[in-house]
Amino acid sequence: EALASEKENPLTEKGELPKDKKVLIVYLSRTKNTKAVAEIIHKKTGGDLVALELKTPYPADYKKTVDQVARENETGFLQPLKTTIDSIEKYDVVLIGFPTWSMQLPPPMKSFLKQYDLSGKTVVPFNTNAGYGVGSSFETVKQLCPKSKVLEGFSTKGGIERDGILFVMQGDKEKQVQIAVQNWLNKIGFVK
Ligand SMILES: Cc1cc2nc3c(=O)[nH]c(=O)nc-3n(C[C@H](O)[C@H](O)[C@H](O)COP(=O)(O)O)c2cc1C
Repeated sequence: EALASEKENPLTEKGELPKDKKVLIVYLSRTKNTKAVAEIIHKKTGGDLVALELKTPYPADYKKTVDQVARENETGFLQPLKTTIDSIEKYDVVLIGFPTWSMQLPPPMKSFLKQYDLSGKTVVPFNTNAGYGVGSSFETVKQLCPKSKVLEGFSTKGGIERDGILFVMQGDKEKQVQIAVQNWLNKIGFVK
């Protein structure tokens, strides 16, 4: 079975990420859980690591942020990004990390995927959430990257800001996520 999936995935032809593949990791993170997962992934894949930021950041207040996100989801309005990626063409693999927001892909990541053309590239989503899962976010990534090869994503429980639980990626949880990330990367072909 491992062999069958290796054949389907061009990245695994040699059982490792070919050295000439250029990797970009773009992540959105408010309370740094997704950032911590991005850093764990980055240690294993290398490449460029970029935080996705808006020109006008969301409010510090959680409730105000939830309300703003709800409005943006309703209207489809996408805030302009502060982050710019220098020549996206040069990357073969783009990993995109984000929290679940209102059971959806957060508007800034929708903005990123609409702004940058990832056609022909391998796209790999990863996520943290408060325990309710990825919602529609991975599906939306596929919809917004119709000409990309979207690989199986990774998701783990992060904080619960609503209940005042912010950063959790430390101690045993951090170790557990390091192992889970390694297993997932092996499964999708990023073996080093
Ligand atoms: C505006 C907003 C909406 C959220 N909506 C959800 C949700 O629908 N489901 C869920 O499981 N977690 C939800 N969360 C919790 C985050 O997904 C979770 O805390 C995540 O780990 C935060 O990642 P970060 O530390 O990288 O910002 C929401 C958080 C925010 C700020």
